[in-house]
Amino acid sequence: MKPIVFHLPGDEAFANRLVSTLQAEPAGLELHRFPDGESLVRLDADVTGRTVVLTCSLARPDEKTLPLLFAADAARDLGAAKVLLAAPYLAYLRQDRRFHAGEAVTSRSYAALLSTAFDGLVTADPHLHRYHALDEIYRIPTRVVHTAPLIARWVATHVERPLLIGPDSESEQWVAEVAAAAGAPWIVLQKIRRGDRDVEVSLPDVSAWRDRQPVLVDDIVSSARTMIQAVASVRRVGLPAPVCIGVHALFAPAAYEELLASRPARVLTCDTVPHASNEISVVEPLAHALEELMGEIAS
Ligand SMILES: O=P(O)(O)OC[C@H]1O[C@H](OP(=O)(O)OP(=O)(O)O)[C@H](O)[C@@H]1O
Repeated sequence: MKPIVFHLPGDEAFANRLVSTLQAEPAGLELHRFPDGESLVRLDADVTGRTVVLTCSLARPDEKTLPLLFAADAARDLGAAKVLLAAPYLAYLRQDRRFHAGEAVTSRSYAALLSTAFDGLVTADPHLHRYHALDEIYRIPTRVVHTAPLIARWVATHVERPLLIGPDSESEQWVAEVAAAAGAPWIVLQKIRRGDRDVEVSLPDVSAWRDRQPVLVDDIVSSARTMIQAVASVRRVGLPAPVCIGVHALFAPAAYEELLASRPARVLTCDTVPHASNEISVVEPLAHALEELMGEIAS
């Protein structure tokens, strides 16, 4: 039987494309906010014995997670056979250790919370820095979509003589994968973060790449300080204005406008978080990952 796909408000476009790729059954999820700030979730379909997929991009997770957990619990309570989460952006992975005494390791707490509510999870390029795989913290089956081949295809078809640039050493493996698939050279910058909005990056010697079009690639663009500083460094050494590609368009208030004001050649992102800059779609590989996961869970 086809899965039933529900989505949280804001994720209509992604959910519609997921439904048509999966040839699944769409259904309504009503979210009501009471005057006291509490929320009520209502599933507008008979889920008895069915596989339910809840679609939710988890940018701004604090306001979405509780309704999401309520919806998952309601689906189970109403007799769903399995309840899966399709979260093209998965939140709370950056706090992957206790950076200061007394801090919560929210990556672990959040994974524990979602693992109790869902039978499985699919996502795209989770921010795995000090973890190597989601199963280090998630106790449910997971599938990960890699955007590198999609980004490489975009670069190969839109940019002549590209030079792929990662903004920090952490991005090396990933930028190298995009570059290899696009048949282009790559370098990484050195980044020092001093605060949420205080970032400094420095460039290696780029004299060999003066005839190339720089393409900055990063997974998360949040305050956009990393991208803005990288654009400035690239321009400072006399390279052409770079194309900026981000996977997850988190964009804090004003960050997108500030990034555009730094005069990059252009800015584009994947559709893991709905945003005006979305240009590369992860829907197809995410739908395939979901099909694989459903097969694994059913067997
Ligand atoms: O748009 P911004 O606010 O600059 O954030 C984006 C950066 O943050 C993330 O890195 P991470 O948090 O793992 O490392 P960092 O703290 O060293 O940047 C991500 O990989 C980007 O490089």
